[in-house]
Amino acid sequence: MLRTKVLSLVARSGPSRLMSTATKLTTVEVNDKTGIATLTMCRAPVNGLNLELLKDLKTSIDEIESNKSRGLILTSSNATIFSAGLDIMEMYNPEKERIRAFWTQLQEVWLSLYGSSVPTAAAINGHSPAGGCLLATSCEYRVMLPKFTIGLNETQLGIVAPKWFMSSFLSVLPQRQAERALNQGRMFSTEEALQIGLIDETATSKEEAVEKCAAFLGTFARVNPLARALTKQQFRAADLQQLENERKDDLEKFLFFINQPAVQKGLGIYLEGLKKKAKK
Ligand SMILES: CCCCC/C=C\C/C=C\C=C\CC(=O)SCCNC(=O)CCNC(=O)[C@H](O)C(C)(C)COP(=O)(O)OP(=O)(O)OC[C@H]1O[C@@H](n2cnc3c(N)ncnc32)[C@H](O)[C@@H]1OP(=O)(O)O
Repeated sequence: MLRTKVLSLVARSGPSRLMSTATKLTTVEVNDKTGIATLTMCRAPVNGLNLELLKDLKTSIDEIESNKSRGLILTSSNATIFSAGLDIMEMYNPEKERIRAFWTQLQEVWLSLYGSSVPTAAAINGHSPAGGCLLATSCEYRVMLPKFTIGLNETQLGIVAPKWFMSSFLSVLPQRQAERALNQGRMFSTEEALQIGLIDETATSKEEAVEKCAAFLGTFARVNPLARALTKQQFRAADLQQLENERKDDLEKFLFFINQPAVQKGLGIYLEGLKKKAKK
C-alpha cells in the first residue's frame, strides 16, 4: 500500500487543509487559523476497529504529533456512530497471524493517543461502546451529542477489558464508579454520561461538538507547550509504562482468552444477535 509518513497537501477547503498519508479509513484536516487537527474515522458501516482502521489511526495520530498541531479532535464521519468498538469479526474465528497484528496495533493506537504530547479531545457524534469508549476516554476532553450511548460493555459480551482499557476509564471516572460500570458492562446515555462525568459537555450538532472541543483545546493557547506536555506525561506515565512493560504478556493473555471455546461461542451468539437486529 502506498503510504508515506510525509505530510502531503491533497485538498483545500476554507481555512482548513486536508492532510493525508494516502490512508482511506481516516482523514486529518488542519484548521489553518487555530492549528487544530480534526482526525475523522470513516470506516463504514460502524467504524468497527479492524486492523486497517487501527493502522490508519496510528498513522494519523503520528502525523498530527510530528506536525506539531495545536490539538487533536477525534470524531467520526458516521452521523450516528462514533465507533462500534473493536470489529468483532477480527476476534471471531480469528486467523493466527492477523489477530496478533490486530491486538498489537490496538496497543500502538492506545499508547499514541493516551500518551500524545498534543492536547486531545473527542467530539462523540454517535454511539461509542467498548473500543469506541476507549478511544474517547484516552482523550483529555469529551463532548457528546444527545440520545447516544457510551461505555465499556465488555462483560456483556463475555469478554474482559484489559488493564489499560481500565486506565483510560479511570483517568475520567472515580474508581468506585468505574469499577461498578465495568463489572456491569454498563452503557450510559449521553445525559447519564454527563451526570457521572464520563463526558464533559453535550452539544446539539457535530459542528457544535467540534467547536466546543476546539474551545477546550484553546484553553492551552497561553500555556507553555513543553510544560503542558510534560505535566500530562507525568499524569499518564505509570499507565503507559505498565503496558509498555507488559505488551507481550498482554498479547498472550488476549490470545489465550479470545481462543477459549466458551468465549468464541459467546462472540458468535453476540454477532448473530447484532446481525438479526440489523435485518429487522
Ligand atoms: C484478564 C485477561 C484479559 C485479556 C483481554 C481479553 C479480551 C479483551 C478483548 C476484547 C475487547 C473488546 C472491546 C470491544 O470493543 S468489543 C466490541 C464491542 N462493541 C459492541 O458491542 C457494539 C455492537 N454494536 C452495536 O451495539 C450497534 O451496532 C451500534 C449501536 C454500534 C450501531 O447500531 P446500528 O443500529 O446503527 O447498526 P447495526 O445495524 O447494529 O450494525 C450495522 C452492521 O454493523 C455490524 N456491527 C456492529 N457493531 C459491530 C462490531 N463491533 N464489530 C463487527 N460488526 C459490527 C452489525 O452486525 C451490522 O452488520 P450487518 O448485519 O449489516 O452485516
